[in-house]
Amino acid sequence: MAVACSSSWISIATVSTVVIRIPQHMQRRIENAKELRGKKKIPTIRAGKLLIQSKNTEHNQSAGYAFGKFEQTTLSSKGWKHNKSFGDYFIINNTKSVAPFITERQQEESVKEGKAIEFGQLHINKELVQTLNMANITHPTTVQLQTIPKVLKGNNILCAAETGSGKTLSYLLPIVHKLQLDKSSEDYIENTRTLGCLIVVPSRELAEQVASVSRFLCAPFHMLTKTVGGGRGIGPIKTVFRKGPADILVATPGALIKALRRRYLDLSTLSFLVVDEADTMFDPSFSGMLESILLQTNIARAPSETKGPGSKAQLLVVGATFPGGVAEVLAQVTDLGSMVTVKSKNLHLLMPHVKQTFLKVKGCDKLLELQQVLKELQHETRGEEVGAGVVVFCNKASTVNWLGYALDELRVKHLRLQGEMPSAVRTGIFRSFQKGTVDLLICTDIASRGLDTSRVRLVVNYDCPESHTDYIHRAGRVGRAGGVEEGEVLSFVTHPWDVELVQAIETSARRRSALPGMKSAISKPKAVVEESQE
Ligand SMILES: Nc1ncnc2c1ncn2[C@@H]1O[C@H](COP(=O)(O)OP(=O)(O)OP(=O)(O)O)[C@@H](O)[C@H]1O
Repeated sequence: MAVACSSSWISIATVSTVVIRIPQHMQRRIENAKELRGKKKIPTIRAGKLLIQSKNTEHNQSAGYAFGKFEQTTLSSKGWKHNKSFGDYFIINNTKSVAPFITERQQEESVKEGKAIEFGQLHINKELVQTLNMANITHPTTVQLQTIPKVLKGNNILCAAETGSGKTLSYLLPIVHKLQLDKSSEDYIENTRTLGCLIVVPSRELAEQVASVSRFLCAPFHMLTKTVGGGRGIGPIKTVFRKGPADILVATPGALIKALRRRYLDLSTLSFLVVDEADTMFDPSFSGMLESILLQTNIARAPSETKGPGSKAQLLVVGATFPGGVAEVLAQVTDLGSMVTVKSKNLHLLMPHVKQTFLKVKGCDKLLELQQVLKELQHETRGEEVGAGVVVFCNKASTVNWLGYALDELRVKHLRLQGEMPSAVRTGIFRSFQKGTVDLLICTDIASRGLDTSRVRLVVNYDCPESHTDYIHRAGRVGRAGGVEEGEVLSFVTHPWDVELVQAIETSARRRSALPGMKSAISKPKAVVEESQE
């Protein structure tokens, strides 16, 4: 091989070609390196649908290809810490049209053929089943199939299943069933209502939501559901308890602790204690209060202790993500070995039925992008009565306010929900969004936990979430059981510190593995683990 070199300052007449000779062994090394580089380029495209669709088509990946555990992945978001990457994007396409928590037997064909399991087959009170049917809920989801029989048996339960999979009914149905059984038993003394079930949730909005499901289920049995939430001083809390106990109380931890300190209620009569949205409840901001609530409850150590005179409470811990430390707190109040774990196969995986787009965009362009997306969605859903709901998540209350003012200027109708709002203003906002009075909700993560957003078609992460857990919960506001189909998530990626999270999400999508750092700590105790069958 010869390399010719010329310099302009040498006059043409005097030019003699300079020849550089490369030794043969070096030539061989260059050839080898080229060959190796070619081999490392993994063919990730096959016939069929794309799983990852990237601006740079070289990074596309077919749905039929999955990276191995130790195989190095090529990432579309690899260079996203660099300023040059603005405008870049990649899409994780949905590979399924039906959510994995809708059992095969629940799907249309099975229903038509009469093969689908119905709620009636789970030995639940007939009136309860009829009430559900009135709401067009006829066939249990996977988590309901797994959990209901175990709660009926009297087990303490850790229930870990994806967002929107119907966890609320999976604990409320058997609880209402058992409470109404107690009320109809011979031992029951009329007009002696005692608190039978306490459900602890992290926000007032969620308390209202769970309570409304409970009221709906309890209606045929004349059972009373009450809620108690904080933010409005002790007066409203006192009022809740003044007229005597409810059968089911849904409470936020702060308000509940205040009520317990003033002895407005007694947890010794409880038959059920439910901790919903476990990841937030075991978070340091709530865990102290939760520990105190758990310690004041007589929790059963075996199903036999939940029956007969002097019976103790069944403990149900429910969530879509589980942080570390759950086992340590629970070990103080119950025998972890006696807890049954219902764990969904898809726990901590990205939702395969929801399209998720990541766009690298400058901070100053985010508003324009959002406006564009809203316009497109409005155009697509024109004339449709449902499915135009959009939730936009920001990381801070101040961003929610700023974005709200900007949208006001653009005459875009919306609602705002953030934790720093005075409670009087906050009341009813989420419900009016749920009802469809307004289609756009701008909020912080307080709306990402547990709130049922069945009419939402699009979630926008205006700010990239700060953790994988937040991403899973935010994205989980679409693709819910009984909700709008073809839900989508759009995330704006702006800062270099957002990129690591995006790369982790992209890697787990390409590998089809759980998000890193989210291995559920619930497997630590010697619990009976039963993976749901799908
Ligand atoms: N068997 C069912 N068939 C149809 N729809 C259902 C069924 N079970 C629950 N749903 C509906 O699914 C939606 C989501 O249920 P739910 O809020 O209980 O989910 P979740 O698992 O608690 O979600 P998250 O993790 O976000 O709290 C609700 O609108 C509920 O009415």
